[in-house]
Amino acid sequence: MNNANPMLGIFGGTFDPIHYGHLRCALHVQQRCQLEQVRLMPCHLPAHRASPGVSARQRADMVRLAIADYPQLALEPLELQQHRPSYSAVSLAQLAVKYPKHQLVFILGMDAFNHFTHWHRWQQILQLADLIVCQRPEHLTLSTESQALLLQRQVQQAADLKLAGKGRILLLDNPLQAISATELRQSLPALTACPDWLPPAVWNYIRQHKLYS
Ligand SMILES: Nc1ncnc2c1ncn2[C@@H]1O[C@H](COP(=O)(O)OP(=O)(O)OP(=O)(O)O)[C@@H](O)[C@H]1O
Ligand SMILES: O=C(O)c1ccc[n+]([C@@H]2O[C@H](COP(=O)([O-])O)[C@@H](O)[C@H]2O)c1
Repeated sequence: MNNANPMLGIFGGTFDPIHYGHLRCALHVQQRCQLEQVRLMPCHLPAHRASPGVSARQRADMVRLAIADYPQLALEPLELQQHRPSYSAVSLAQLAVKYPKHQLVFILGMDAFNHFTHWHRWQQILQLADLIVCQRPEHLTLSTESQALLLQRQVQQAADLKLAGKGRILLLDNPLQAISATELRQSLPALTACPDWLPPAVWNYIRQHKLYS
């Protein structure tokens, strides 16, 4: 049985800052999997790492600037508006209420997926959404837990996500991009021109607000 609801991608991240690794993944997944839209959802208080030095509002501003030319992408402000740790299971339950006519698909990179079975209420996430996992250089080896999960739930192509039942996982053979926010944060203080990894509008915002200096 096919799920007739349009698919809505939710791409959660710290986006500290957003870079072309994120942007190209979002665009690739949207087109390849025929998602109605991909909504980029910056976390406010990450549940799993130290709070970023740059505020959630500024990280969201940079996401808005990065996606401005792409109507198929949008900012999802849900986690920004909440003063609680950003647990994806809780957010997806709220998004299911906010978007009742959509099939939710959570997008994540392979590094994040390799820790997925340690996330807060991860089984609940699979009752609420499908997963699309983007490959990422230096993170191409699957953990034992993620291999086990794929054995139970992997589908081979995007069209299979339309089959009834949530919690399917698509491991995408997307173009690899060796871009990381950690490396960007380390190199930004020494840079005097926009690096290849950043949309120029994001670079201008960083300079204007003296971020990562
Ligand atoms: N270059 C990339 N290729 C594929 N997925 C990526 C890439 N960069 C980030 N992602 C994915 O995007 C999501 C948000 O990532 P995040 O905002 O933490 O960026 P990051 O570059 O991993 O940052 P950091 O180095 O601070 O961890 C995660 O699911 C991550 O796996
Ligand atoms: O809910 C959790 O327990 C959980 C643990 C780790 C990461 N996440 C989410 O995964 C997304 C990517 O995280 P990150 O650290 O790579 O930016 C982001 O939306 C996080 O909120 C969620």
